[in-house]
Amino acid sequence: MDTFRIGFGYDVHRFTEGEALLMGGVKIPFHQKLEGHSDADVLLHAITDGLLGAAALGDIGSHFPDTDPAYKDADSRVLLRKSYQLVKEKGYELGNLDATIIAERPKFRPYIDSMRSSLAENLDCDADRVSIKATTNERMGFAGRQEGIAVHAVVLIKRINEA
Ligand SMILES: Nc1ccn([C@@H]2O[C@H](COP(=O)(O)O)[C@@H](O)[C@H]2O)c(=O)n1
Ligand SMILES: C[C@@]1(CO)OP(=O)(O)OP(=O)(O)OC[C@H]1O
Repeated sequence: MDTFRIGFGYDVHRFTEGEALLMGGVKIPFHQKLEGHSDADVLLHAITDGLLGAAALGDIGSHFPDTDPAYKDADSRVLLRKSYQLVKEKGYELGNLDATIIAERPKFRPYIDSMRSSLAENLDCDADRVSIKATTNERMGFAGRQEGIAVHAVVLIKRINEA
């Protein structure tokens, strides 16, 4: 069994009309929200995929299909916790994670610490293990045209020490 494994997650959701969006489990006031089958928390989806990927356990859509009405408007924190449980059952726990949100707007910096706390709570770890960053796309591409938001995440998992 490996001591460490690494995973990568990427997700994108499109903007639609709304009054707030969810990012990392935090509600952020904005004149648009993100569209999805679930609550469309794109940051949690990318991190979930990174966790599942690190353990070679498939991806978020294979566990929670967007064709299943059970996941309509699903709380992505629940999907994250269920996925992390699978990772732990395979004998691994979170080492650390690092994610980058790509969006022109809204400005995420004021919410970064709340997102880290929310993630740490849902992953039952210290916030020091969770890094979240944001960048614009310098007005280029779909993120630059403010059509949607993309997130990249890398996740390190480590073997659970049973000693
Ligand atoms: N949606 C965003 C985008 C960026 N930030 C913060 O602004 C800094 C500068 O962004 P650049 O794209 O010009 O590098 C960036 O480092 C973030 O701290 C943000 O909060 N929300
Ligand atoms: C989370 C799920 C399930 O509700 O739906 P979406 O919110 O559409 O998210 P996406 O990242 O496109 O794919 C995973 C889906 O299975």
